[in-house]
Amino acid sequence: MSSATTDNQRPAIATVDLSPFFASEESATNTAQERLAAGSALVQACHDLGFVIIKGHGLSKQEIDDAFSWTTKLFDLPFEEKMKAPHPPGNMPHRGYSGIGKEKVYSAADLGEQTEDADVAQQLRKISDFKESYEIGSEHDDQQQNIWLPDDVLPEFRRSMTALYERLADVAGTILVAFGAGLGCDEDAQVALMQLSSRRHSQLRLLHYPPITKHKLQTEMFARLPAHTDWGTFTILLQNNQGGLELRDPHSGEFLHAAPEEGTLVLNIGDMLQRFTNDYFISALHRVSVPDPEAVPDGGIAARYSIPFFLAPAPSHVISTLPQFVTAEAPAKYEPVRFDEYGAIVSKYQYQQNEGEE
Ligand SMILES: O=C(O)CCC(=O)C(=O)O
Ligand SMILES: [Fe+2]
Repeated sequence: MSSATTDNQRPAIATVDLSPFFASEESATNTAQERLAAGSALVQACHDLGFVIIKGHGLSKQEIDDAFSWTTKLFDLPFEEKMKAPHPPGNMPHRGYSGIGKEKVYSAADLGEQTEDADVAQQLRKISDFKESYEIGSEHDDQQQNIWLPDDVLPEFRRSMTALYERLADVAGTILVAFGAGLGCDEDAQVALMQLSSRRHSQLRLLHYPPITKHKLQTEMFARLPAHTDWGTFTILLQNNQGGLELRDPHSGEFLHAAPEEGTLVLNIGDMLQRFTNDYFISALHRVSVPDPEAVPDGGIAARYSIPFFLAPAPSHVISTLPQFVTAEAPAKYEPVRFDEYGAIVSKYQYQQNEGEE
């Protein structure tokens, strides 16, 4: 498994402290200068790698602990209970519970005698993700309705997750303000930037990657989450102390480990912000890897829990590149695109891939 390195002057993932944007009014000792410095560091990190570790994001330890405690309680439920809020077939609405890749875990023997790399790669693509997830949107979303468990299955879950959605939407909104400061947006650019965020159309996901024994790792094929980009504006993610999240350094092509750091968020740029900035920001390819079995302790690998929040524009919003990023040296790379049309193409492709696995 690759890990973050600082060799060859390539930075490991930068940590940026955004507290100048989150400090409460009364205690605000921060100056415009401090905001500018923090916003600029954020912008630089998203230019370098498209990934950044955020501290000073305003979420308390208690809030983060509570979010994971609900996530654990949810996935600890028996499968039949979780299936009382099933994700419907297809990708709309993208809400509710999806089980572990229908246990479509392929054993090494399934790969047969094939030795050609291409054949093996083809087979590996058939390995489904060993994870379960629960998708949540805004209660005010006019296009997709939430799918909740009956309240007696997990009392207070709905209320807590609705509050978490709203809280993370606040945090993401403030981070967008920090981007505006760092990019030096004029009034028009600021308006366009803020339109990349729709409080009603973003998405919260709870994720559980179950533990895997060393023996299973040695004898079967597992994937946790294959490499992909996120297609919204940006994603902020909480992760427990079990690593595995990796992003591809676009300069070296190597995957770097986004090692968990208590109390921090991981932020990654999505395709919309990449288009908005004409590739000045990178929508980095990322994945959750399974380590080499031989490097795993006898106890196997522990469960990973993560909580991404995908900030997104309204479905009908048309995303155009900001003029300040189009120059003679950097001609426009992207046509304006409607967010729901873009999403339909990307998610259809993902869905077909899944169907192909059946
Ligand atoms: O579990 C993780 O850390 C990654 C999740 C992710 O990339 C996604 O859900 O898009
Ligand atoms: Fe992702």
